Amino acid sequence: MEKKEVQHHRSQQAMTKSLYAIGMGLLGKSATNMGCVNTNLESAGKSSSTNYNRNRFYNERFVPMASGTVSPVSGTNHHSKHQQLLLQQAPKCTADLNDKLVKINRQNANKELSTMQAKDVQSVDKNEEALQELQESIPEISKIFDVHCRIGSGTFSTVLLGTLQRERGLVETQRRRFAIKHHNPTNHPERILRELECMYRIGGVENVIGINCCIRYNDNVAFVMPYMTHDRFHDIYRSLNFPEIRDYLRNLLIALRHVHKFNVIHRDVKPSNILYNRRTGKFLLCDFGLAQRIAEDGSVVQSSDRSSREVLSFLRDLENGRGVMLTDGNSAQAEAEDYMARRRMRALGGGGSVERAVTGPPSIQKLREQAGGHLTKKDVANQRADTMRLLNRLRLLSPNADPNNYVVCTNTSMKEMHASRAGTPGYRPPEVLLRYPKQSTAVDVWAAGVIMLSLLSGLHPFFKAPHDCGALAEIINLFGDMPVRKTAFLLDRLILLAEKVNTLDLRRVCMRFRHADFFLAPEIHRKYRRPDGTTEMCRSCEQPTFNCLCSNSGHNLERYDGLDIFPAVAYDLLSRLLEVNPQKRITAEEALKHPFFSDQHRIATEIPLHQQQHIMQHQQHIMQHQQHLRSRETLPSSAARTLKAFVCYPMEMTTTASQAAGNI
Ligand SMILES: Nc1ncnc2c1ncn2[C@@H]1O[C@H](COP(=O)(O)OP(=O)(O)OP(=O)(O)O)[C@@H](O)[C@H]1O
Repeated sequence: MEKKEVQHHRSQQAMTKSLYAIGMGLLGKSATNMGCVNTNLESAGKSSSTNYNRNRFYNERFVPMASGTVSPVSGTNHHSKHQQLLLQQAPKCTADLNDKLVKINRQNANKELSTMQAKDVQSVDKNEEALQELQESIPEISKIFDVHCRIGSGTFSTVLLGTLQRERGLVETQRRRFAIKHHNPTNHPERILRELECMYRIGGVENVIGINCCIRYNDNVAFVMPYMTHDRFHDIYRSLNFPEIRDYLRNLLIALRHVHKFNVIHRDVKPSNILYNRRTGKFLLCDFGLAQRIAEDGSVVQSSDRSSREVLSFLRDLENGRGVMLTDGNSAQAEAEDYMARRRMRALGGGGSVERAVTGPPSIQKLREQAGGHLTKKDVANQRADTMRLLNRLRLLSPNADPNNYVVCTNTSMKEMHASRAGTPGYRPPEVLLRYPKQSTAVDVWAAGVIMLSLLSGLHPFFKAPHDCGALAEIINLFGDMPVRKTAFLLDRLILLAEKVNTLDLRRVCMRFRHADFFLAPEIHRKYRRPDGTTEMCRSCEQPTFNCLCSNSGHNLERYDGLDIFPAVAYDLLSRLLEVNPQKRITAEEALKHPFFSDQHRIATEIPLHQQQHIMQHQQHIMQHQQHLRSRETLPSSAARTLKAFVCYPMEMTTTASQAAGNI
């Protein structure tokens, strides 16, 4: 597209957005304006507006709760009918009211329009700024590449899209595209070297991003990598279907298995460092800025520890590799061909899936019908309160906790607790939060578990504490205090905890968030209501007892059979990835052998999950029995004392066991 055309297109888009905003403004704000006429109208208008805003908030924030119940549109229709009724009741003030409405709506729409325009200008500015900065700091770049726009930016860099000037003659879709990562000049050179080394030595295969070339000019460095069109996790995580989630996790574990073979911890595994294209199914793990190499004794190899000879040899390797550089890069055409090849493979019965999330099997539809029905204002308020209670329970941090002093070292011979904390809040594992210095590749496996938790629960980010003490509290609130205390003990740590916290059942927690509309359906709540109108609550998880989320709950539970789209093995893998004890946590290689990734099992949505779990336990029992016949890596005795060992399932056994258990 010509530059003028692009601008035209952009301004058209802005216009459309603005018009949409005006429309929304007219719908959304009118209720508020009704309020200034008289007291009667005021209270009616207010309650109507509160109701509308509540529904809107409710629908936006907790989509699953509202699906099939109150739609924003129906809320608005109801609302405008209500307005009309009020207008008929007060004919005298109608003219005044209309004038006022029009005026205030115009003001509101103008405000929204100018905010949007300001945002648009801001993003154009940022784009221009990034392009200019790259060209000024590394002039070489503009001799080799046409740099088009900024595609992302993080704390340490700005990433821009570039195409080779020598390919200008090609059709636009055939030109190879590159992501140019311009490091902030304030980045420590060691960090840049470490990232470069990881990408160069490890990357380019097994779902790990590779590097085409590195350009340095004074204190500015840019990496050139193949560009990959990808989807924002935030936009897709709730709508990925089961095969897509399985593919996503399999790809992530393949990447981690590969990285870990080099004794390297990535340390920053999180959705924004994963490039995933839902259409083509392509997957790349990127951003090795925090990666660490682990020595034989488990200590971290600092770049400065390495002899200059080693660094020199790496740089020489890099120099020798020059000839093979710049051969990669995806063109739009290559991506389209990939997509077509994948479609063909699917048509022949192989490969993953790109279909959008299905509404669910008939059993779910039936449950949905049962759960549906009209929600009163009180129902909505109750549902919100229920969800807020659960979120508060998961995020609770005792007011007495001291964020700077919540863990102590029990080994008096060690004076200080020097442990790496590198990583992103919400993805740090217990051993990091417990300041354990000998960290391993298990750090990345935990982060993969947190991603799986978001995918299964439909809640992202799942953990969001602002500091490490809060993050450990969130882990305790989900997994209970005992597993964390035990792990702390094994790692020579003591955590200062005043209260006992029950372990929650991962499957029910995930289902509670993903299928909130069922768990909160008024019909179900009415079914369990006591004669005095109250509902019995579980003291531990603070949910109604029929929705209790505690593991080994003794309450009479509503089972929601046939509702879950994930098989029991999914939660088994989840619990192994999120094993609190790092020495007992599954490795990426072991995880890839887990039955979750075997195509032998079916999603048995028609079969009650407690039965699926029962069958799985039966399968595990048979496999554990067989386990004696096989040798496997022994866990440190301290870990083995408290936790069960993970069993790798051979394929043929899974089939035999499932046949024995009724072919699930
Ligand atoms: N090869 C690529 N193809 C397409 N987009 C990319 C590529 N590499 C990076 N990006 C985009 O740029 C963003 C920032 O990249 P990256 O995570 O490497 O930078 P960072 O400064 O280390 O970020 P952070 O501070 O979040 O860790 C990514 O989230 C992604 O959206």
